[in-house]
Amino acid sequence: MEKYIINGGCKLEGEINIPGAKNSVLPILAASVITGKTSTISNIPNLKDVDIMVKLLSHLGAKVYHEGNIITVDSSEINKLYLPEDLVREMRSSIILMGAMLARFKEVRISYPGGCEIGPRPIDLHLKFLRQMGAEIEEAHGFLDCKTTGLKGCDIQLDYPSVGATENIILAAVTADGITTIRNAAREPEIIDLQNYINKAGARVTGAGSSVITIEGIKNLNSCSHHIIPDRIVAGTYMTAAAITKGEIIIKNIISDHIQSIIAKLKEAGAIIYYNGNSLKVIGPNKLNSLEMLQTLPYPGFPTDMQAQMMALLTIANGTSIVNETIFENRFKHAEELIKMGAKIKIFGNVAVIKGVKSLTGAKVFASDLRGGAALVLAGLIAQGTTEIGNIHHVNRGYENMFLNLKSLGASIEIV
Ligand SMILES: CC(=O)N[C@H]1[C@@H](OP(=O)(O)OP(=O)(O)OC[C@H]2O[C@@H](n3ccc(=O)[nH]c3=O)[C@H](O)[C@@H]2O)O[C@H](CO)[C@@H](O)[C@@H]1O
Ligand SMILES: C=C(OP(=O)(O)O)C(=O)O
Repeated sequence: MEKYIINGGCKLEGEINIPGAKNSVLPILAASVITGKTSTISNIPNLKDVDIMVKLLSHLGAKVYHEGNIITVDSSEINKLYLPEDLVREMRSSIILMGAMLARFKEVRISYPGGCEIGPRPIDLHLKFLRQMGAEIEEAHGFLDCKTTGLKGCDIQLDYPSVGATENIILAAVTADGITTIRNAAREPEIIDLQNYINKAGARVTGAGSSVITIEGIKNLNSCSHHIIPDRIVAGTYMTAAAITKGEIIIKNIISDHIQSIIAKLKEAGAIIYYNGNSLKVIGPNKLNSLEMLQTLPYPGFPTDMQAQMMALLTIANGTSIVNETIFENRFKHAEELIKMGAKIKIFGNVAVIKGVKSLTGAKVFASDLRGGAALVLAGLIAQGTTEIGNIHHVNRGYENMFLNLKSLGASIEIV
């Protein structure tokens, strides 16, 4: 297992280019199954999760060509209707293949998806609403056997604006008979990207980005090309790296609208941020301010996927901060590791109280999930002495070339 060894104390300075969004590319690759034609997807990030999705599509019989940051999927000859459990359990996004396969083949056998350990991640909403559309889903021995005689468009009132459930319902509805309306839909930018891709292939989806999405079912889709949006969480992580290290980083290829909640909280913490078109500059202050309240919420609220990184920053802020994680039940595992580095954090259920300290000290710590791992890297960058971060494979799920990027920005970091 790879580890990062970081010697803290370097200001990060330089430029960084933000790659395509993990949470866009994965559902879009899953959606390529529906078309039965060729999809050319560009701005693909180099990530372990993308490799897993490519393996899943190839297993189904799709022809997948991956060269640099372009993937071409020809889904015309898919000839399998089940997905291997070992791959499905590697990541959460595999579940989006359920809606896509039902839309194209009316049948699929899939296991429960895996993903980061950030609390229970049920799929009850996915199943409830696919059933409402006419899917018969039998759950036995960890597998979901899904079949339909034909999905039907219907009115769906989502109990919670789940990102994955919204994506699965959109995809199932693309070829369903009639019109599907999703109310209380997730409004994340990645949902808009999915709508844009599938509409390029000929689907009729409107409303993504708002809480009401309408899908008019159609019979045939076409070949198309699509460019993935930039990863707002990767952008936010490097912005936090500038702020925490008193550095100065220019972050290129962003969509500033997508990161307004992150910009607002970093500014409140004292960072100076200038933005211009699709790039921005973040300058870290000499002393960070604490935050009275950082609450994670569905988009456009503050993203749960940035909570751990912000917690790392707040460990050295001036005063006491409160973080309220409202999306996932157990997304504070990084706090235990930050405490080993000298952070003063108390956890009360889904609330963390962080008393800023003068400095952190290097220690041997372990990443237990993707963003928690990124938070430990940020903490290592400012800690006195050496920090050894184990289980770094979690970080590689969502950050392309993090090691090389940090090195190019001046961090003292090695992989062993
Ligand atoms: C690949 C991808 O896009 N992952 C993102 C997606 O995950 P994901 O799509 O899994 O997140 P959801 O929005 O579905 O989950 C949000 C909350 O709803 C709950 N829930 C969800 C579905 C369901 O059927 N039942 C249920 O109870 C979850 O347990 C969680 O507490 O959105 C999350 C919330 O922004 C992000 O942290 C993830 O990075
Ligand atoms: C939780 C995350 O991803 P996933 O849903 O793919 O596990 C994340 O990106 O922080």
